[in-house]
Amino acid sequence: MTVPFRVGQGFDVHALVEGRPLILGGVTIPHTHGLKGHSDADALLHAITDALLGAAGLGDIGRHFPDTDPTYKGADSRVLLRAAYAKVQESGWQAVNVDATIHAQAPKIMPHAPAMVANIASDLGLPEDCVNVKGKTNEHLGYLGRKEGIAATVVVLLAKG
Ligand SMILES: Nc1ccn([C@@H]2O[C@H](COP(=O)(O)O)[C@@H](O)[C@H]2O)c(=O)n1
Ligand SMILES: C[C@@]1(CO)OP(=O)(O)OP(=O)(O)OC[C@H]1O
Repeated sequence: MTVPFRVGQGFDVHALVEGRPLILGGVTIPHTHGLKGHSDADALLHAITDALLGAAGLGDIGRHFPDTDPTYKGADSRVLLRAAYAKVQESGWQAVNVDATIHAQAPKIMPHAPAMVANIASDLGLPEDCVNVKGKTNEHLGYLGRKEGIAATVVVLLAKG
């Protein structure tokens, strides 16, 4: 049976360190710490990329953009997102909507959410009302609550064609 819809979920987390910019959803957010990674460490865009690839049955971000490949050192995760989505589209799927949560004890996410939504909608060719970004603290619990990192969780829906 051919089903015309697919759901995908994504998760990513990166450590917060001094001396790095904090980039989420392609937006540079003023903060004391930034995210550590091989690329620009944009946990939100990585989780979206994984959700899209997962829904299409195309594996994960590390399979397509290995963190052992110097090509991706310092990479702009918007470039990776667009490249991954091109592969998803080539396999016959289109994104319908994206819903994301950034898990960050600090800083406040919501003031920056509209700019993130604009970037993601542009990269996926979606209307902005089909992309949603939310912020949550971790109520001071665990590694996220201690501000040791920032995580993102995402669900996407794909439609055939
Ligand atoms: N990093 C964050 C965390 C939260 N928000 C906003 O605050 C609301 C309440 O968060 P709780 O974790 O206390 O439930 C949340 O709904 C967001 O609107 C934020 O902007 N940035
Ligand atoms: C994006 C890639 C590639 O530069 O590296 P990181 O920035 O470390 O991010 P991660 O979410 O750990 O995994 C995907 C990697 O392959």
